[in-house]
Amino acid sequence: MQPEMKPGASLLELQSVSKTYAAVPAVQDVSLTLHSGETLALLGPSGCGKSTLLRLIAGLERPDAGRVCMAGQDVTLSPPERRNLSMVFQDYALFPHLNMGDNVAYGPRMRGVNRQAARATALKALARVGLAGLEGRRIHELSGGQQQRVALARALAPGPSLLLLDEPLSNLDEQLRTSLRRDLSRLFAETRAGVLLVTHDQREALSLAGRVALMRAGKVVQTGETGEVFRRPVSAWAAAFLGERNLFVQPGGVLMVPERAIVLGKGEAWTVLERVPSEDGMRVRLAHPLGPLSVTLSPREAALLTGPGLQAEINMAECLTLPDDRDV
Ligand SMILES: Nc1ncnc2c1ncn2[C@@H]1O[C@H](COP(=O)(O)OP(=O)(O)OP(=O)(O)O)[C@@H](O)[C@H]1O
Repeated sequence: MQPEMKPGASLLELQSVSKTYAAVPAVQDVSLTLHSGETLALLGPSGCGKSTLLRLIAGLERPDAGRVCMAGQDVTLSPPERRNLSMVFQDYALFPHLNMGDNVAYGPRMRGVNRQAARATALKALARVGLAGLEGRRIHELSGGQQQRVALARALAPGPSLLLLDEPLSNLDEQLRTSLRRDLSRLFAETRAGVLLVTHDQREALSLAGRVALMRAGKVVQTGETGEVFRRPVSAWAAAFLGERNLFVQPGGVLMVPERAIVLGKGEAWTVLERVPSEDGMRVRLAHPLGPLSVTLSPREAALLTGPGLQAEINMAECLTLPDDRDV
């Protein structure tokens, strides 16, 4: 029996959840909500508690304190199979002795669906991830990217209301990651399930998630709409983690100068200290009075950089002053 959805209830609600291993407080007082059809990225550095939080939601671990609710029902003590969710593990955790089709049919079979219907469901799920016609393949005959897709198809096949993904693209090379990111984005848009995605990769969060929860040392330090979190980090630590390069310590806090605040071709010319080619053009560092100022140039802007200096002006209205919490 799956829990009935209470009208107006969130798909998932964490209420002050904590989990400590020996002396390590892996998750501390975390509260979060997720709605159907929404994708939330749990973003944070290695060891901050992302996987532990996912395992608490999946029911693979029990919290020391707090509650996990799904569809308005308390599932804190319910086993994983009572939670109507699917999880894709970092290493995919496919069954090596089963072929692709049987891997994907496994979930529906466990739910009591007959063999024929489970097979039909599996074929449909494999088609959704672009693997139609390959169901007879053995797991060891698949590439990393194909294994990732099978794991995804297996998670989708039972039609879960919640999909949990732990670093889904981390074992793949850069090129494959980019193309799979696109596929995931399409799949997430198609599904009515809520998606919770664990990642330490800012680009993954930006391209896949509508909302982000930023974690640090077991705690959620910021949640919000993805663009908003990246535009307005709550602190210098958050800004640095989200990729901001221009953070200058000043008497009242840390001044964040985002790329959008740097106007090229206006004001004084600052000496170029360093030029580093990057995937999106070139990154230069300027000898600015605030400190070394990092600026990303498009290929065209980079081509115009012929002299020893670059004219740049900072639009202070686009800058933020943030509390410095980087050493706490
Ligand atoms: N079973 C366990 N026993 C003891 N300590 C654990 C256990 N699982 C996790 N931890 C510790 O809890 C903290 C959080 O770990 P967790 O794996 O949740 O972090 P993470 O953010 O997912 O990291 P990563 O991105 O590296 O996977 C770490 O300090 C880790 O060493």
